[in-house]
Amino acid sequence: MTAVSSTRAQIATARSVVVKIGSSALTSLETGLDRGKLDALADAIESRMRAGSDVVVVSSGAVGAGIAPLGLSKRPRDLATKQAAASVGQLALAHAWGTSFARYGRTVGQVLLTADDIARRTQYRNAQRTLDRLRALHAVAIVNENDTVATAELRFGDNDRLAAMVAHLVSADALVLLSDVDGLYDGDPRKGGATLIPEVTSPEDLDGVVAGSGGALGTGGMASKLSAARLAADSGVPVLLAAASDAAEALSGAGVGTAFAARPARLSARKFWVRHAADTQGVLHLDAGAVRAVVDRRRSLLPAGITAVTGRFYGGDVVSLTGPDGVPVARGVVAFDAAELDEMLGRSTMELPSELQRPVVHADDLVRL
Ligand SMILES: Nc1ncnc2c1ncn2[C@@H]1O[C@H](COP(=O)(O)OP(=O)(O)O)[C@@H](O)[C@H]1O
Ligand SMILES: N[C@@H](CCC(=O)OP(=O)(O)O)C(=O)O
Repeated sequence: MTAVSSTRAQIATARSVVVKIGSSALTSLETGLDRGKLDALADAIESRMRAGSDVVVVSSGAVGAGIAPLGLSKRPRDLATKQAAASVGQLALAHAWGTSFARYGRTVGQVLLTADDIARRTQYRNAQRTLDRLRALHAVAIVNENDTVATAELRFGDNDRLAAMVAHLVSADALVLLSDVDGLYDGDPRKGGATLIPEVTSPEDLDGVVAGSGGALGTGGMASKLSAARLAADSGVPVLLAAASDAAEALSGAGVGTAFAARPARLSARKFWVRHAADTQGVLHLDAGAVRAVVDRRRSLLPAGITAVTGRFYGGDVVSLTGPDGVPVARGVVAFDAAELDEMLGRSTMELPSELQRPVVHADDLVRL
């Protein structure tokens, strides 16, 4: 089997799939939510579920669905109007998904997340439990960013990134991004002369590719899809980027669009969280020997190699590890409070009282950057 077909085969047979649907595939400026398109997507998702897969839906479209009912003529630019449109549109969106899946006797549950929710371990675990229980109860989770309370500073940025995060949250085996474009082109297809890239197996496949902005309703355009696809694929989840109008084929044979091959070694959900989702609460400054131990030899971090500590953090928080030049080299879950570490810096483990004789960051909780 070639690399090309093996990625598509992995996506076609994935046991657990996150399907992200962009605003442009569900809504239009003039008429709002397109129920016909939404029904066709629900048909494709239901048939994948009947074939034995678990599916979590990340649905954009709240802002898009709120524009027409509020009498607005274009996608709002200011935060307050966007949030007002999202509050109107999210209600319509969730209701439409509920009605559409009810045709199959399938129940849906709405899950609205902010970036802050998944930056904190307890909330991350809560979201994980909710999604897991919905799956166990055979309901479809319809996830979106909680736009009405997300502030400019605390946003996922776009739902492509949210979908990549959710794929890890639910330990999905594949991520399918459905949009109004049928895949990744080497340039903006609206400008003409662009060629479809069927497969991305290495960073070189992206040399010279220009990922442009989106349509009137989309948020991040192709640039955000590309960065989310790479985020997921680099941490072990294969990705298919396809047109929502091809959803039936995308979710059965995965024979359309652009497939992104996953790096073979999958990052665990915990390490993914440490690396991409968690907020860091402080910094551990390492000497050159400690950098070598942690980065090259993949060892746990011991107090002897720490020269200074900044920030107020507690055991269990995520901290950044920097080298002597101040450049971050890793992130990890620290085992001690900042105040405890102050007393331990530079001391060999054997000199410390027995209750402090453990790594400051265990290798299992450490992610190299
Ligand atoms: N290199 C590219 N390949 C494919 N599409 C591109 C590219 N550059 C820009 N685009 C545009 O990105 C759009 C999709 O992004 P966006 O509107 O944000 O979609 P969504 O609402 O699905 O998130 C497409 O309609 C396409 O015109
Ligand atoms: N949360 C927003 C969508 C944000 C977003 O990323 O949109 P899109 O680029 O269409 O996937 C909404 O529901 O309108």
